Amino acid sequence: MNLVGGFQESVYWQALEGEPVRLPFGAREWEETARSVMPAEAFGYVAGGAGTERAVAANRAVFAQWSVTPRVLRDGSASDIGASVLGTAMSAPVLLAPLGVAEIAHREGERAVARAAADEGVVQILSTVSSVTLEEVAVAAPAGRRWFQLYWPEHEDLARSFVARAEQAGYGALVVTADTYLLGWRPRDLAAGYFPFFAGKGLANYFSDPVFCALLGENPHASPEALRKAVITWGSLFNTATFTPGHITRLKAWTALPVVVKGVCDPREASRLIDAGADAVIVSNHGGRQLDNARPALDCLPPVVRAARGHVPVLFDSGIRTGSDVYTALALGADAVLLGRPWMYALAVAGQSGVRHTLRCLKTDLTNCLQLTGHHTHTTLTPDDLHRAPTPHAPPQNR
Ligand SMILES: Cc1cc2nc3c(=O)[nH]c(=O)nc-3n(C[C@H](O)[C@H](O)[C@H](O)COP(=O)(O)O)c2cc1C
Ligand SMILES: O=C(O)C(=O)c1ccccc1
Repeated sequence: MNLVGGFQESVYWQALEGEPVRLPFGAREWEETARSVMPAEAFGYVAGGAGTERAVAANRAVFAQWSVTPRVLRDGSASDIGASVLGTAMSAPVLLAPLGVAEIAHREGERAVARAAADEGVVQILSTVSSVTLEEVAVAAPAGRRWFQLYWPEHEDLARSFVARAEQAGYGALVVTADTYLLGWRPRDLAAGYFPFFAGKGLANYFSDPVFCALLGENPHASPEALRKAVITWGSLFNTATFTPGHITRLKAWTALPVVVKGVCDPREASRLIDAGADAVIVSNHGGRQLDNARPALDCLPPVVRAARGHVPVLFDSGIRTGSDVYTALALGADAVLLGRPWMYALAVAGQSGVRHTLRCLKTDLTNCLQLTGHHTHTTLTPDDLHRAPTPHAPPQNR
């Protein structure tokens, strides 16, 4: 076995050849660099969370409660972290989480993310509130694989239009985000008076939609007053007031795509959604952005995995920063994880190449964690690979 291989090796050789990689290698450094290049209010929007931001911190701190035993006996097999979820092949059990309004980080927005994801064989989950239309994203990286995240509008024809457009543009699954039916109390954004959607950002999928435009009666870009009206209309129908397992049954009747529900933390709700036809659930507390003092998402994972009883895949996000975080979530029963804020920071700092670099780092880090604990693939991980420390080892850290 090579001491170092592939991407990791190339980093050292490039430095020796006088062309060192001048990008961060850890999540904390990315975050600090992003803070220095982004407008303060935009950085605050990405980094911030609900209320005291205890849930944001707790999502990270909980990972430090788990540890692994190094192992040394080995048979020299190569490692393989390739995965397939709901019929979508991916180079690693890692997807890019839907984060809206990427133009606040980079001019190219979700297009740059799409190209980086395609380069790395990683699935991009595109937000409903993307800065670039779902069709433009598909055109930007035709070979890429992507899923569409749906904020279910309080307007049936608009919901159906989004679903039809995503199908038409080749998206491979629908991810219904259930936890953002009202906006969390976010003191940073409130203090800055910052909500990019009111400025018309992140609304490309609405402003390009025939059903939405018919509701407006005038082009939202015609005048500042027209934009204001369009934004108010958007706010009034952004998300359905009721959400029941019946919604999932109905959505399944509209589409042949797999339906995933994102933002599930309660195992009983997971069971009901699965019984109604959900093809997968994503355990997530929205990165601590919705409910202050929310239970750390990782602690919600094992109960939801038990509720799913192996019938459907369980995915996880909220706090994933390193290969060992991915390892921990997979060992606790997740089939794959979503990378959230880190890709937005990488996009802000270095565009497409930043996102690609971040993905390469995460994949290599995960592979090394597996190898150093005697695994050649993530599929053999179980809770027995982990130990829970009686008290947290360390204060919350990003790496
Ligand atoms: C700036 C930002 C925008 C987000 N926008 C969306 C969105 O449009 N749709 C969605 O389902 N989740 C959205 N999320 C939540 C993420 O998909 C994910 O659940 C969260 O970022 C995970 O936490 P982490 O970033 O701390 O790992 C957003 C998160 C952030 C930070
Ligand atoms: O900021 C968010 O976390 C988010 O998902 C969102 C999306 C649309 C409107 C408001 C918040």
